[in-house]
Amino acid sequence: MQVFRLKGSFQTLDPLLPLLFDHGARGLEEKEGEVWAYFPERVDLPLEGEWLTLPDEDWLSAWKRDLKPVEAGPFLVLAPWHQAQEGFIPLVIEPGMAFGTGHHETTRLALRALAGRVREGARVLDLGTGSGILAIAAAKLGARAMGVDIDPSVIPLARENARRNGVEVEFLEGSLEALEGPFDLIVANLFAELHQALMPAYAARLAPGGVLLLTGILRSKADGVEEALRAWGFSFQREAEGEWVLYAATPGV
Ligand SMILES: C[S@@+](CC[C@H](N)C(=O)[O-])C[C@H]1O[C@@H](n2cnc3c(N)ncnc32)[C@H](O)[C@@H]1O
Repeated sequence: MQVFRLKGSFQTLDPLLPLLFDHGARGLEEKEGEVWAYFPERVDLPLEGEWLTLPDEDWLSAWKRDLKPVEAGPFLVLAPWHQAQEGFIPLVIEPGMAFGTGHHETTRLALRALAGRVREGARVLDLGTGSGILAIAAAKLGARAMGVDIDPSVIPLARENARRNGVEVEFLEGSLEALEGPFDLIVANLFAELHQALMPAYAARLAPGGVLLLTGILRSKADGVEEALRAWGFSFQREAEGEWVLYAATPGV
């Protein structure tokens, strides 16, 4: 098995990840400051990184063995081969295919923020759904959930994850501008500059008294997001884990 190592994280390398799959990557893994892309053989890649050869037989079993369930509020994120645990709401997500396995701070921040804010029957939009994890979590809390992603390759993966979890979620390719709303809750794990640009579209698609959960925001970029939230008349609370921030905002001061 060949591994292509890139400096960065799923978040910082997000726009490049589809390119790795286009060149034949079979799976991705985030390590300390690096992303490892697994390939059956070396290929020419138009990216900065280095190749590593792993012994063939057990990289997959070692990876599976080392991958632990992840706790986030009332949820436990499990790979399909993990056992559910009493006292948690299970979220079964196939790891390594799309962003959203619970191993990133921003996904955990968003899962914790959803708990207690999703009302039965609420209309919830997960913008930038990736694996579908946040929309699936909202559906498990009783919402009518929709997941949207600009990357068409994640939509079948998200649908398969919803099926695994026994919930109905509508997954669509696209972005916020194409949607009408109103939504009782919008959760978006994207990045600071995009949240700033989308702020008018968020405000226009949120139902009165609705909730906006924004993450994917580095602490160093938080000021710009706060400024945009204030400019659009939101009041907000901030949660943080490590270098990452989430805003829970509601319209009106
Ligand atoms: C950081 S991942 C979040 C995945 C998952 N929601 C989670 O919280 O773990 C961001 C996702 O947003 C998608 N994305 C990026 N820009 C977008 C946009 N303008 N509209 C919709 N989706 C977008 C990417 O394709 C990617 O799947």
